[in-house]
This record gives sequence, structure tokens and C-alpha cells, in this order.
Amino acid sequence: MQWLPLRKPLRLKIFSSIQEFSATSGTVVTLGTFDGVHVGHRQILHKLIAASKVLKCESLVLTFFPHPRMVLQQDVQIKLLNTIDEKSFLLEEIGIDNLVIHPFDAAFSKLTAEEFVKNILVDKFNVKKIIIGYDHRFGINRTANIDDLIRFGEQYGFEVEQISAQEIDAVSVSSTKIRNSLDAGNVALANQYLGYSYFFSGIVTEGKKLGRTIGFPTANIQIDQPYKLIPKNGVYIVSAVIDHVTVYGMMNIGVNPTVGGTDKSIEIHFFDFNQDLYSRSVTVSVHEKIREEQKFPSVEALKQQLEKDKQTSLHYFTTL
Ligand SMILES: Cc1cc2nc3c(=O)[nH]c(=O)nc-3n(C[C@H](O)[C@H](O)[C@H](O)COP(=O)(O)O)c2cc1C
Ligand SMILES: Nc1ncnc2c1ncn2[C@@H]1O[C@H](COP(=O)(O)OP(=O)(O)O)[C@@H](O)[C@H]1O
Repeated sequence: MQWLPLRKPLRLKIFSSIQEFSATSGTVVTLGTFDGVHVGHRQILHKLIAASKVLKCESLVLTFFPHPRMVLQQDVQIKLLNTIDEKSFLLEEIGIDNLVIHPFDAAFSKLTAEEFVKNILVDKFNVKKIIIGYDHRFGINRTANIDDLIRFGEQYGFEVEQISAQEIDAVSVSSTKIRNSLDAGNVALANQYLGYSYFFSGIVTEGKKLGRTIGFPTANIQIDQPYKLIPKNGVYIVSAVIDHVTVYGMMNIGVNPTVGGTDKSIEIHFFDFNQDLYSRSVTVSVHEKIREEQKFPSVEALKQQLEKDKQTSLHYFTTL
């Protein structure tokens, strides 16, 4: 599946804090990190949209950035599947009306369950229904559970729909499983869980200009978000949309040991393509891993392997 090039949402309304949101006639709300917007998330999001139509309300996804783990556990190392722009794009594609991205700070983490429900869900969002996983906990120190939410719902007049354990288990997908799959280079499994090919964006920068001399010019991609998860080092089958045309290619993530490299780089050779890409932003969909990066005895041996990789990639695309 091609998501690209990444564009600004047209219909989805994005608010960069809860305070910025002004309530409409009413909302159907779900909350969570939704990292990856994977097939499990999609089930909840489709329920959200269906409920918003029944209740003639707008759908609203409340998410947090920075990720709560970055704030509460100072986990600066955490890598995420989606940047905020990517998540916005994916939610727009699904048809969500409103996305509230609240900075998850210490003050927010100290809200009591009652304050959260009354001040935010009721007063700010004018919530008519909330859709939430059975094991969701909220409020300071995660003290409140779904039963508390149901009680608040009766008190303030909103419905609560819980997603059961069976429904969640049936999909048995989690953002963690996807992150682990990508860390292990298992892109095919990650993509199955995601329901689309994992993608990232970056700017094409100049390299050592060796690629063109061996018949394989490679666009070097610089990623600017430090928290974006990049799959394990290796050689992958990829595609991108450049000037509205889908182009196919092969990518190496690694240090280029054959030419004595030490720094990690992301390089893509596109097939049947001959354009200057320097300084351009490219969004790359990663489809399948071909092999590990290797240190070849010579550049000639690397070149021969690249020919084989090209055949493997072309075969993949022709048998889709
Ligand atoms: C699909 C693909 C696979 C690659 N595999 C390897 C590899 O296994 N070992 C290696 O040392 N370099 C590998 N390279 C990197 C080349 O060494 C690199 O493209 C070349 O040095 C050109 O670098 P430049 O863009 O800086 O000019 C691969 C590149 C591509 C596009
Ligand atoms: N088929 C292609 N695939 C990737 N980049 C290409 C291709 N054709 C031309 N280019 C251009 O050439 C550059 C790569 O050439 P290369 O010799 O590898 O230089 P560098 O070391 O600067 O990456 C890319 O950044 C892009 O601007």
C-alpha cells in the first residue's frame, strides 16, 4: 500500500493541546498513543466513526506527545513507529474528524480521574460517548478503571463502550510487537500487523559519490526525527512516490563496510530512474528484507551482489 508522498491533512482538524479544542455539538472520544495506527487500532477507530455517525457527533482522538514514557520514565531512547505528521496523515485517511495532541507533562499526569472526566471529557470535549479498551486505566497513578468511567458516564450523561479482551486478543497486535519486529528486521511481519508498509521520510543528502561510478547511484536519506524507529541494518525492497509517480528500489541501512565506512547511513537505489534528488524530501515504504549487509572482498563483488538484489526486488514487484 502506498501512503505517499506524505501530505498535510485537509479534513482532519488538529489541535496542539486540550485547551485549544473548542467543543462542537458533541464528540465521541477515544484516547491512546495509537503508535503505528495498526490493524488493532483501526478496529477501535472504525467503531469511533460509526458511533459518531449514530450520535450525530464528531469523532475525536486524544493522543499525547511527547509519549508518556518519555516524560514519566525519562525514556529518551524510546523509538516510535509514527511521527506526529505521519499519525495525523494515517488518522485522516481513516476519516477521523479531530485529533488533539496534548503535551503529556507532569501537570497532566497529576490530574485525578474525576478532574480528567469533568474538566476535559465533559466540559472541554462535550463527550457523548467514550470508546476504550477493557484494561484502560486513567487519572493520577492510573487509579481509575473502566468501572469508574461507567459510573462517571452515568453521572455526567455519556455512554461508555469497552473493547473486550477477546476483541483485542483476536487481533493480537501491539505497537510493541511491531517495534520488536522492525528492530529484528522482520518488516514483512511488521507490515502484516500494521496493515500497510512501514514508511519513513527524510531529506536526500550528498554522499561520497561512489554509487554512480559502479552503476548504482544511491540517494542518501537523512532522518530528522531522532525518535523515529528505523528498521535493523540490512538490505530491503522499497518504493517511493516521486512527482506523483511510484518508483521502485532497493535500500541499504548500514555502514558500507566494503568501502571502509563506519557511520550508519540509509541509501536507496531507484530502478529506471535518473533524476537529481539532492535536498528533496522522500517518503520511503519498506516492503521486505532481502539480506544482511556484508563486507565484500571488492567493490566489483559488491556490484555483482547489487545486480542480484535488483533481480530479487524486481521479481518481488512483478509477483505482487
Ligand atoms: C541495495 C543496496 C545494498 C547494499 N549492500 C551493501 C553491502 O552489503 N555491503 C556494503 O559494504 N555496502 C552495501 N551497499 C552500499 C554501497 O557500498 C554504497 O551504495 C556505495 O558505497 C555508494 O555510496 P555513496 O552513495 O556514498 O556514493 C549497498 C547499497 C545498496 C543500494
Ligand atoms: N536511480 C537513482 N537512484 C538514486 N539516486 C539517483 C538515481 N539517479 C540519480 N540519482 C541522484 O544521484 C544521487 C546519488 O548518486 P551517488 O553517486 O550515489 O552520490 P551520493 O554519494 O551523493 O549519494 C542521488 O542523491 C540522486 O540525486
